[in-house]
Amino acid sequence: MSSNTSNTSRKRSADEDTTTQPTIMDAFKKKRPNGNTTTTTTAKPRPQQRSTTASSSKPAAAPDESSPYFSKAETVEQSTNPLTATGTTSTTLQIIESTGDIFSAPINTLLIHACNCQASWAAGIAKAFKQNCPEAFPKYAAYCKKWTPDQLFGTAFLIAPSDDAFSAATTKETADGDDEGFAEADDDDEPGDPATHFVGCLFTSHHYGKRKDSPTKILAATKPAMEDLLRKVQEWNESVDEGKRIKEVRMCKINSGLFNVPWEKTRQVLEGIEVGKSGVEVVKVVSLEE
Ligand SMILES: Nc1ncnc2c1ncn2[C@@H]1O[C@H](COP(=O)(O)OP(=O)(O)OC[C@H]2O[C@H](OP(=O)(O)O)[C@H](O)[C@@H]2O)[C@@H](O)[C@H]1O
Repeated sequence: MSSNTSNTSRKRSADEDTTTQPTIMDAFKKKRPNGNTTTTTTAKPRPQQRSTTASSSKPAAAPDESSPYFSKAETVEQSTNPLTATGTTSTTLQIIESTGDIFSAPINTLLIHACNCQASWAAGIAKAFKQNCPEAFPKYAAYCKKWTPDQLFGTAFLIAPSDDAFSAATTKETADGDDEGFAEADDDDEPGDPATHFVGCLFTSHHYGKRKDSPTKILAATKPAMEDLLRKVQEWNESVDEGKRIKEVRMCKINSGLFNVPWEKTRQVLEGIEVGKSGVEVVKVVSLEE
């Protein structure tokens, strides 16, 4: 039986929680969308800290031994989980490269790309995200407008599929005769409807085009932005039922196109990121055939 048919746990959408309106107190706390404080001054109120970030008062959850999303390097079974597919004991992110269409991913896959902080997806793969994940762009644009570029820079935004997309996917799985339902989506590699993909926006440059940040600044923002996204993935997966969890993570060769940063430099940064409690050990980097 599909586990999402009896969803009684707290429901929320990733973008909903992360776009909480700032309060007057936040202006004093100078919070950023990643929950950290900043020393820069701005007239715009700072974002509210999320209650479930690692830096919150909530005690850090111990790894759930029964969950396939947390590291259990000693077990063999986890090698079937795309989040932990290599079965090694590395505590930092593993990058696995392949060629293909990033949007041709199974349902419940998180697709990551690098973004400017100006609410623009006008070119490069961002334009393809706008076309393939039409529900995501307005959420990204609205989110950008709530914060200043300085606040967004070095943070991430996680956009979840709509409840309608989840429902439609569940219905389709059932109609296709998949008794395991949506929750077992990670067991096959069938492409899911792009509406069922999560979108991860890494704010690695303030601007685009000629005003884009230098490679040094973009690389400096990439690590905290990815760490912020991993925290948000963890929070999401801990707060929803099995059927809505992120089960695989894919990205393009972020920063390497219009942002003009050599891919190997970005890859090096990503490979230095601690997996932590996010459960995400493997990121599949999918690029178009040469
Ligand atoms: N359709 C497609 N399918 C698959 N892979 C595709 C693709 N199109 C390009 N790639 C590859 O994807 C990687 C990243 O290359 P990109 O140039 O996209 O991104 P970037 O991270 O360097 O820079 C971000 C800024 O580009 C955007 O456009 P705007 O300024 O907003 O208009 C953002 O919003 C930012 O500002 C490179 O390997 C490209 O070969």
